[in-house]
Amino acid sequence: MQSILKQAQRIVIKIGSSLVTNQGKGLDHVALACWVAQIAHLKEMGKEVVLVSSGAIAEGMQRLNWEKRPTALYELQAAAAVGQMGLAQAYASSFCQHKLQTAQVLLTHEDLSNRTRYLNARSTLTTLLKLNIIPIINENDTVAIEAIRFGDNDTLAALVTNLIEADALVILTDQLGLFTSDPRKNRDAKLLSEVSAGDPAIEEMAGGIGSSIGRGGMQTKVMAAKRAARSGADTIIASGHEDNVLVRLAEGEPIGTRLLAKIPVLAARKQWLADYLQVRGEVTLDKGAVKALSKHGKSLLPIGVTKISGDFERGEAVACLDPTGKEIARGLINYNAIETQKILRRPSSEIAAILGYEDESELIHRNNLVLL
Ligand SMILES: Nc1ncnc2c1ncn2[C@@H]1O[C@H](COP(=O)(O)OP(=O)(O)O)[C@@H](O)[C@H]1O
Ligand SMILES: N[C@@H](CCC(=O)OP(=O)(O)O)C(=O)O
Repeated sequence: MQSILKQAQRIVIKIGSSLVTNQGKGLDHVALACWVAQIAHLKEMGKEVVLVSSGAIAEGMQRLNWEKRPTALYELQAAAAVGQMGLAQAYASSFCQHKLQTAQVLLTHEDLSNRTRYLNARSTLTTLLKLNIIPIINENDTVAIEAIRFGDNDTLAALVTNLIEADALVILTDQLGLFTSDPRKNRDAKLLSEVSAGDPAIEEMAGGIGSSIGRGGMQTKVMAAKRAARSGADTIIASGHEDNVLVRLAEGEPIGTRLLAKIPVLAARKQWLADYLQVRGEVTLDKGAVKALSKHGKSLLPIGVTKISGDFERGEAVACLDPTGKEIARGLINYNAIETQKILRRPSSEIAAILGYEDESELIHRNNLVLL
């Protein structure tokens, strides 16, 4: 049996609407403080945590004195805009009790499929983690309606897991985990302790694809686990009401359902890079850079690049050629073609002076690079 959270270093935790709200009315501040205390404990254990939390609409409805959840999308969006203030505030003050700082990050699915925004979101989040800050993420409901319509922050949490190459995704909800069928409807439903993420049988148990969805339910959680597995992350679905659930999971206790990925994080990412990315340009490396990449597993720095071709954007894939023109690697480049042309053969310490800003000191980070 695997103790996913004990081994995991970087963790995405998703807290669903079903948990964070006080019977649909505003936020459950007491429950929220419990999860915050547990996350503070995980931080003390040396883990990096990103929190994806729902609850903006529920809090917004309370602030607006709306008794009934509106059906019009624009009203839900307005409620989310009002409530997000309270949600961010509640987390900020609760984490402050543990001397931890928070950051609000609002994302849409499109932000994470657009290459440039993807890299921007990635560097923001990894920088926040380096600064020891807890990012609190929610869907940007003002511009996106997927989460509101489907009640689904699970997908967003999985996309964030892929984005920051987290080792594990924890989805806290109002059930003990994934059951063989919906326990609200079937009293004989059995809790599953360990399954393989992406197993079609579990998609069936969660309601099957195409079933009518008012709320995300388990189906979006199972699909989120499948998506998280693509970047090698294991998923745990567990009850947020379980006493000290996050700390006990991190201590290795088997709680809830484990949905296992088959491949390690880095291997999964490299597979994805090699298989799916269309190459938009080429960078030619000098001998030293070829050696740094292929022998020492280093990142590519601008100083090792002698020429470029193609019109690529930040975040697109480029081929890395050796001095004879043979492709030795490919990866996601941190600067567009015009910028790369300006900084090639130059030390990274000069990037800011040349461009007027510095996105990253590497041209291609080794995690975004696959050797051929
Ligand atoms: N196989 C299943 N196992 C557990 N819960 C299920 C299953 N199929 C459907 N569900 C339903 O999914 C609900 C949790 O989803 P949801 O209400 O969207 O939670 P959240 O707000 O935490 O995302 C449960 O309360 C349960 O009724
Ligand atoms: N983003 C919205 C709704 C998202 C949502 O309900 O998702 P989920 O917690 O997966 O059911 C909010 O904060 O209210």
